[in-house]
Amino acid sequence: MNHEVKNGIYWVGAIDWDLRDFHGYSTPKGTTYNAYLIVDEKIALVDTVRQGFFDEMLMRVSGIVEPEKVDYLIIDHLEKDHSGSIEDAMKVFKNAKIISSERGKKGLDEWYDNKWPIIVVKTGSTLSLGKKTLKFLETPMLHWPDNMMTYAEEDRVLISSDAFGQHIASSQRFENDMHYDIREDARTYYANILMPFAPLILKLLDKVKDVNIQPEIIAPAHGLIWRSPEKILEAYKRWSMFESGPKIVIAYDTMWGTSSRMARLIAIGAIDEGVEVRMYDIRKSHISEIVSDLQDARAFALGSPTLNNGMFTSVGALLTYLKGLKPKNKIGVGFGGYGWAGGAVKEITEALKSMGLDTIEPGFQVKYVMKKDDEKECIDLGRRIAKRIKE
Ligand SMILES: Cc1cc2nc3c(=O)[nH]c(=O)nc-3n(C[C@H](O)[C@H](O)[C@H](O)COP(=O)(O)O)c2cc1C
Repeated sequence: MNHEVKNGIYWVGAIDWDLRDFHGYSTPKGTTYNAYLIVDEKIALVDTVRQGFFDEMLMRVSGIVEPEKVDYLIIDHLEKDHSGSIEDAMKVFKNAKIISSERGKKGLDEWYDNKWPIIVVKTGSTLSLGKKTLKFLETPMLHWPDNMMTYAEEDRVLISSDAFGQHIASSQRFENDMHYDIREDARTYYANILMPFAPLILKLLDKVKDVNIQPEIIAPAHGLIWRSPEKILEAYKRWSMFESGPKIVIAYDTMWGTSSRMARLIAIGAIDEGVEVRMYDIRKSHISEIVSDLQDARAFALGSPTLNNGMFTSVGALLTYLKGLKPKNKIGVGFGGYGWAGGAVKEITEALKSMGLDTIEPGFQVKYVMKKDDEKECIDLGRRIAKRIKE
C-alpha cells in the first residue's frame, strides 16, 4: 500500500477502476486521482481525491503518518477530481493549513463560503518543511485559471497537477513499470484536455528552466508517474508545436451508405499515395478517440450526408468539440452524400475553415448513390489530399 515516489514523498491517491466517462471524455481504462504526501519535519499533502474516494486516500495516509500531523494541504487545482474531498480532509487533517494560488483561493472561498483561511503562494514562492523545500509554479489555464505545480526542490520531484497525466487505472505507479508505452494514453489526455493551451505549454516548458526546475521525476495528478521526464517533456513539446506526420484521419456518418463508401474510396486514394489512414464511423467511435488521433495527423476529411439542408448532428457535435480544442497545422476537407440541394459539405467546409484549417474546397458531394465517375472522383480526392500532405 505504501508507494514511495522518492525519499519521503509518497503517492497516497485513489484508483478509480470503473470510470468510463470523464466530463464527456471516454476513459476506457479508468483513472487514478493522485495525491502526494511529503514527509519531513513538517508534513504536506498535495491535493486530495474525488469525492467518494477519500477513505482510500485516508487509509494510505494513515499507513504513513497520523492524519492530525499533516501541517499543510496544498491545493494545486480546484477541479472536483482533486479538491472534491477537501471538506472530509479538513475534518481529519485538523491541523492542516490550506495553501493555493491566488486564483485557487478565490475559487475555494467561493465554493466553500470562506470556510478556511488560505495561504496564497506565487511562482517562485517556497515553503520549508525542514530539510525539504517546496517551490511553487503557477500554471494558469493549464487547464484552469487556478492551476499550479509543486516542486520538491532537493528531491527534484515535480508534482505537475493535470499536466503530463493520463487516464489509466493500474496497480503500477511508475510509467516504466508498465508493460506498454503509455505515451499513447498521454496523447489522448493531452489532445482532449490540453490541446487548446498548446502555446501556453510551450511557454511553460521555457519557464520551468527560468525558475530552475529540473525534475528527475514528474508526478501528475492522474495516471502513472514519469521516472524519465524527458520522455513526456519531449512529447509535450512535439504535440504543442502540432508536429504532424503523413497521416489523414477520415471520419464520417451516414444514413444510407453513400458517405461511408466515399470515405473508403478516399482512403484507397490516400493509401495508394503512401499516406497513413485512420478511419472512424463517428457513431461507433467516441469523439475523444477521434480527436486524439487527429492530434498528430496532417489532414482531416470529414463526411456527412445532408439532412434537412445541413450536416448530421453527430458530425456537428464532433465539430463543436474540435473547435474548442483549437487544432492547428491541418488540412481539412468535407465530403458526403446528398439528394437535392445539399448543404452538409458546405457547412463542414465553413466550420473547418473558421477553425483555421487549410481547406480543400469545395470538397466533394455525391447525389444519392455512387456512380462510376463519382468513385473515380473520390479516389482522386484521396490522392489529392495525400499529395498536399506530402508537399
Ligand atoms: C430524413 C432525410 C432528410 C434529408 N434531407 C435532405 C436535404 O435537406 N437536402 C438534400 O440534398 N438531401 C437530403 N436528404 C437526402 C440524403 O442526403 C441522401 O439520401 C444522401 O445520399 C444520404 O447520404 P448517405 O447515404 O451517406 O446517408 C435527406 C434524406 C433523409 C433520409
